[in-house]
Amino acid sequence: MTTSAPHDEALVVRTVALDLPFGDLVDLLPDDAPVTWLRRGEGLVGWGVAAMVRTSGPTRFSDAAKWWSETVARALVTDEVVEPGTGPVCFGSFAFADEPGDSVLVLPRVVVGHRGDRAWLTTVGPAADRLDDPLAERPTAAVPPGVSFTDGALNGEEWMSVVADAVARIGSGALEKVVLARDLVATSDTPIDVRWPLQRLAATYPMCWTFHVDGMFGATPEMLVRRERGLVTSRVLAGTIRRTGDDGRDLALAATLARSSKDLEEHEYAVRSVAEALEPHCSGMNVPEAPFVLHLPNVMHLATDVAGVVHAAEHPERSVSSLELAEALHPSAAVGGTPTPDAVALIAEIEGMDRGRYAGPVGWMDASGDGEWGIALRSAEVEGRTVRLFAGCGIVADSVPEAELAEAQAKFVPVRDALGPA
Ligand SMILES: C=C(O[C@@H]1C=C(C(=O)O)C=C[C@H]1O)C(=O)O
Repeated sequence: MTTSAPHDEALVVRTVALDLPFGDLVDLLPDDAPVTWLRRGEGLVGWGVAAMVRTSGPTRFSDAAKWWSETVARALVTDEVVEPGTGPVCFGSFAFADEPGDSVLVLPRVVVGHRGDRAWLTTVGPAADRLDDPLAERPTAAVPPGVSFTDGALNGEEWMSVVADAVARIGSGALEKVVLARDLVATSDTPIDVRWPLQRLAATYPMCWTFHVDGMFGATPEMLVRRERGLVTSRVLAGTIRRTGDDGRDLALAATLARSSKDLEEHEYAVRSVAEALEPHCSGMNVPEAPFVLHLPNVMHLATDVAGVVHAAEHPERSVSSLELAEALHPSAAVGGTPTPDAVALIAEIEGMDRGRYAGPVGWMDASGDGEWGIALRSAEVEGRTVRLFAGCGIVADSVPEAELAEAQAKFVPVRDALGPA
C-alpha cells in the first residue's frame, strides 16, 4: 500500500452551495488529474490530488477502506449542503483480480457536484490556500490526432478459440458460465487528453455512468452497487444483442432477447450472484422476477434492478459502506461467471491477458459510506499516447464463438468512437 499526503496533517474540507444552472460538469475539468462520475448531466467531477492510496492483492478493498476511514478522521469538515456526495469524497478504481493489478483511491482537491436542484463545490486543503475559480471557462480538450487500432493480447481468431475452449469446458460440466474478455490497443500521435473521450462519452451515452479515475475511463451501463442513506440498489446486466440502427428491427430484436433462453440463463446467474451477495447485509430485498430490456446506442441488454435496505446499525458510520458492499459483490457473474471461484480461475488460465482495472468496481464514496460503484465496462486505460480498450462476453453452454466476437466488437464501440472526431 502506498500513500501520498502526510498522515498527521489535518485536512480542511469545505462544501458550499452553488447556484444553478451552470454549464456541463464535464466542461469544468482542468487537465490536472481529473475524475468524473456523470450520468444524465448530473454527478460529480473533481481534480487535483489532496491525498491518495494505491493498494493491491486480496486486501485491496479493505486496505483502501481503512485508509479512507483514517483520512476522514483527520478531516475538519464544514458542509453547508449535506447530501450524499458532499463533504470529503473519494474516487476509486479497483483491479478485477487479486493478482496482478493495482487499485487506487483518490481524494481530489476540488469536487463539483450536481444532483436534482442542488449543486455544490467542495475544496480540500489548507484554509489559507487560494484556488483558481473552479467554475472558470477552461480551454477545451483536443481530439487525439492519428489514432490507429491494433489487436491486444489475442487477435480475433485466437480469442474465438479460447471461447470454444470455454464452451467445451462448460459442456463437460466444469462450470456453468464464464465471462471472457479481449483488448484492443489504440495509439495516437500525441499524448491523449482524457477529457476528450470523457466529453464524447457523456454526450453519447447519457444513460450510462461516465467515469474516470487515474487513467481508467469509460461509460458503464452497469451499477454494481449504490448506497444512499440505507437504501441499496444494483443494476445487473447480462444477455446482449447488437443494435442494427433500424428502430423497427431493433424492437423485434429486443423482444427476441427477452425470450432467448441462452440470454435469460446467463442473466439469471448474474442476478442470483448479486442477490446472494447482498442478502447478508440487507433486511428487505426486492428482486424482480423478470428482466427488462435496456436500450443503449450500440447494444441492448437484459437488465434487472435489485433493491434492498441495509441492516440499521446503532451508529450509522458502522453500517456496511458502499465500498464494503462493492467488495462483497465483486466479481458478480456478469463479469466473472458461475460458480465464481471456478470462473475466476478459468479466466486467469485461458483469457491470455491482464484485465487490470477492467471489470473491477469504479466509483465514489463519501465520509458516511454512501456512494456509487459501477463495473468498469465499456472502458479503457489511457497512458500517454496509448489507450487499451476492453470488452467481454458471458459464455454459456450454447455460446457461438463468432457471435461472441461480434458482441465484443460492439462493446468496443463507445470508447473507440469517443477517441475519434466529434
Ligand atoms: C463483460 C462486459 O459486459 C457484461 C456482459 C454482458 C453479456 O455477456 O451479455 C452484458 C453486460 C455486462 O454485464 C463488457 O462490456 O465487457
